[in-house]
Amino acid sequence: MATPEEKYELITRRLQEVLGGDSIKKILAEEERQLKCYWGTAPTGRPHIGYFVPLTKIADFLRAGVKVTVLLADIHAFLDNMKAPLDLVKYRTKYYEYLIKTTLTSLGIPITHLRFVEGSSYQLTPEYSMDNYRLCATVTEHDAKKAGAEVVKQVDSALLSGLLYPGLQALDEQYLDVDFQFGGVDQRKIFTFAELYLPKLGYAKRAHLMNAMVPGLAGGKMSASDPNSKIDFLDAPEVIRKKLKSAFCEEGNVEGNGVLAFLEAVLIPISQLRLERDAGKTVLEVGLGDQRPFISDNAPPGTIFSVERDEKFGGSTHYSSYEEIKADFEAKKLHPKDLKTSVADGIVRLLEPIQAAFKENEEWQKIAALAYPDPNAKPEKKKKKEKVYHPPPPGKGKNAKVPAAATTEDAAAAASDAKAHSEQEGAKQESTQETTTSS
Ligand SMILES: N[C@@H](Cc1ccc(O)cc1)C(=O)O
Repeated sequence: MATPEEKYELITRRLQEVLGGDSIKKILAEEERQLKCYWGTAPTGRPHIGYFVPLTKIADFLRAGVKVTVLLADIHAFLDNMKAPLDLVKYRTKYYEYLIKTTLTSLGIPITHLRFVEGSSYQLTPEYSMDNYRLCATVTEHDAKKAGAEVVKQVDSALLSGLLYPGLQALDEQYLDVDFQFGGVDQRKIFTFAELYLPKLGYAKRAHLMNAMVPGLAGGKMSASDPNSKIDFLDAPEVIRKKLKSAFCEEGNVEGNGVLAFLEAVLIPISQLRLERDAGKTVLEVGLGDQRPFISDNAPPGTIFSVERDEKFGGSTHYSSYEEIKADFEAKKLHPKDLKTSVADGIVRLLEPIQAAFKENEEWQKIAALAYPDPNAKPEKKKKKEKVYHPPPPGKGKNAKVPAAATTEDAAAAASDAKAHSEQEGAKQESTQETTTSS
């Protein structure tokens, strides 16, 4: 059995930041009860392989005996500028659930030890709603805006829903009954917001654990708008290899190198989890699969990553730490092409069991099609809009040829009709302008 110190080390290793670590240490030391945490994800776009980072951390938590809840934050996905429209959100939630469960299983992490909760299952209760209103009467607009700045999509005419988002995330800590919340360091402002405001409602302040963000393959942030910078869980092997080929990875340059960053953040930790399992160093019996995807069969013990290379190019190199790989790359002993090939191989092998599960699961495939309808699919043909003809103003169009209006009253009526019409048009134009600038 691991000591409280060992458990704390396992829980916090490889994280970028920990807030409130002492409260975690205290619970571990007292050993009166199990630690409880949650990780939330809003089912918006299709998840990319950066998700391996939180998922491998979840493995650490479970191994340290922490009770883990995964929150599928469906209402948040809608609140964030309707990234998931209401008619799609239930499918996306299901898609995320399939994907997360399959990925964890493929890593050998038993999902029986995890609790999955959908946000809407408790966020619509009277108690939660009332707490939301209490929070709204406590939080300033300024603080709500600031808290969401790195998570909620920032637009010109910001919607009220985006201001509610951080408050609801804070309340989730109370309603999911946890000791700490885990998330990317992009959640930091929401986390500190929760630390400030939960006590004002009479609830406990929670600890917060944050992992670093994985940069995209193009260097910089993994961007949703640049499909080449990130790899989808269901990308075919040839697509993965192509994306890696075009990744930014300059010989000898370890700065802004998305390939090295991915290796460090994902492949190495997964390899390490497997090695630890093999060495019997687990608290919880994590039954990782038997394959060792990034290590050659003939590699010496202790190898964490193999770069396979033809004998004529110097043969394979077997590394026992990320630092060695980085040093070799910097010293130009490891060529970008070899690094890219071995990382691509690693990703392909990592995704193999997940893609196989998708191919076997018709229900999941149906959900995927409903959750992410093809944006290029031709919309059903719309009926032609009937044209509405308005009478031209007096003196214009064919009226011009008609001599003076029969009566002055007629003329006045026609004139005021025309005015009303042109005012309406003006108003319409203004409102379209408004929607274009805000979107
Ligand atoms: N804010 C998280 C999602 C989330 C939503 C609600 C929570 O309680 C926790 C996390 C994200 O950016 O994906």
